Amino acid sequence: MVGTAERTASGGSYNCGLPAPPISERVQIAALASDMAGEKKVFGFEEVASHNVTKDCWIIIAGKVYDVTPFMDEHPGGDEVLLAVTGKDATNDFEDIGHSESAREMMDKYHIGEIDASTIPVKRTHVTPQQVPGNQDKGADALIKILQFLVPILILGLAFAIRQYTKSE
Ligand code: HEM
Repeated sequence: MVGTAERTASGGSYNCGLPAPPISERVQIAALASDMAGEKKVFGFEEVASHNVTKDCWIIIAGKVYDVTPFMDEHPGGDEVLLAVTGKDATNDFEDIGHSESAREMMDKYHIGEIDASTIPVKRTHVTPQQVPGNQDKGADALIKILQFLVPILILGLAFAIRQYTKSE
């Protein structure tokens, strides 16, 4: 799905008789047009996440949706990193790099809308499975305690027996 302005631009129906501009320019025109109209689209997370290939790549940074497709080849950090952050909130990844001011200014070109925050899946936190107190564990514990007590006694007994045996000889 694309924004209204983008739909018009990417539809190929340029009725002025001129050939359509390259896709990167079309995205910029679309972004500009929707900016001017003051209407940025609100996208659902699933929709944004579905644009996850080199030729169609959308990312989410700080609640905003960026179509970085025309930027894939130009990104100094490479296209793999951009692809790797599709389908998630890339804010931390973006900030961790420490992008420059000029990088941040560049972002406006690719801004196509906002993300509907309520559609972002909640982060799953790892919950350590509760240990169910089972009889098996209790039994193992008891056996270890018994062995801890018995083994030294057995060793002592054995030593004593050997001593008695060698003495009597
Ligand atoms: C629209 C979004 C983005 C734009 C416009 C952008 C732009 C840039 C620019 C201009 C640079 C050169 C260094 C600088 O000026 O800071 C850069 C480097 C880099 N970017 Fe991005 N970037 C974007 C998103 C991301 C994301 C989401 C990641 C994910 C981790 C990322 C990872 C990197 C990496 C690894 C470098 C190389 C840093 C280095 O070699 O020092 N970028 N980016």
